[in-house]
Amino acid sequence: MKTFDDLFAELTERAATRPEGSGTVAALDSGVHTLGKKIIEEAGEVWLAAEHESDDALSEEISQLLYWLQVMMVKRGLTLADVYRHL
Ligand SMILES: N=c1c2ncn([C@@H]3O[C@H](COP(=O)(O)OP(=O)(O)OP(=O)(O)O)[C@@H](O)[C@H]3O)c2ncn1[C@@H]1O[C@H](COP(=O)(O)O)[C@@H](O)[C@H]1O
Repeated sequence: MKTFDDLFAELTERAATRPEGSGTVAALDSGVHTLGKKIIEEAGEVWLAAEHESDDALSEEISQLLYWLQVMMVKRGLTLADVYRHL
């Protein structure tokens, strides 16, 4: 099973190697403003799923929110340590 740290390493590698067809590369190229809007959208989907959907559907929405937060971290050049030190 992939962990939060595993995904972050994968996205960091995508940003460095920019493989053809990577959605992450396209997302990074879309810019901070677009990424911010995507995070708001995904957060809203988490809220709605928590109110109205199954545990599995909620889990999927949360995973997508975590993905988009990580894309924003990579875009801004943050490391996991930058975030973890605030936990
Ligand atoms: N975990 C994810 C992940 N979670 C969410 N997403 C993206 O976020 C979107 C969220 O889906 P929604 O249903 O909310 O949105 P949608 O309407 O289908 O899509 P949009 O039209 O809004 O783009 C998905 O369509 C994906 O584009 C992800 N994209 C990639 N990953 C993982 O990231 C890694 C790198 O992926 P690539 O860069 O594509 O190789 C791989 O391990 C992937 O599994």
